[in-house]
Amino acid sequence: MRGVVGVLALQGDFREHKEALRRLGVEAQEVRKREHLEGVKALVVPGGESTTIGKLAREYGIEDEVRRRVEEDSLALFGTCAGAIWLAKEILGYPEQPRLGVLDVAVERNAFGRQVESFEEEVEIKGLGPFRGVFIRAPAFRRLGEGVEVLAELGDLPVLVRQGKVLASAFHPELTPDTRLHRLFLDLAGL
Ligand SMILES: NC(=O)CC[C@H](N)C(=O)O
Repeated sequence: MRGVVGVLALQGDFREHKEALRRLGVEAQEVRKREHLEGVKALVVPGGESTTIGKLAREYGIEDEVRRRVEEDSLALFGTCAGAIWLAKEILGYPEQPRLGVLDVAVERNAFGRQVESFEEEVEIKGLGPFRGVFIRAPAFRRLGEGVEVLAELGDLPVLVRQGKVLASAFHPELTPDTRLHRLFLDLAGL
């Protein structure tokens, strides 16, 4: 499988996602410009800094194109951490932050406290079982729209959600050797 899966490579830990996909036999296309989306059916948006990712995606015309492709149902998305924030309809406290707005949730950035830089906690993923969740200044999903399914929670906060072919996690599966969540995403995308 080559070129069909893309990883948004503007900022953040896109290399780790490429590596996770490689372990599944997928050679992912780095998406740095709008043209790189051609032929891509599934796009992973990495963790990093959501303001930077959002600004660059807007500047390079990627935001519009990804939104259009998701709306015409020809592109599946998987956002992790900052990537998940970029997908959200609403970012609490940051109304001006550039975002895609295709996932009907409000996200809270740094939801586990600014003091908590990072922690690991096992989460139970619906259909997959226990999974090591690596949380780094992680967001949480608040106010979920009707079409949004919760696939994992930490305490009472949703940390993995799905809406159609859009998957979003507050934690970083790409920072573990476990590729099950990437596999689940490819299944969701029909790949
Ligand atoms: N690990 C991450 O991706 C952190 C996300 C970061 N806190 C943000 O709001 O952009």
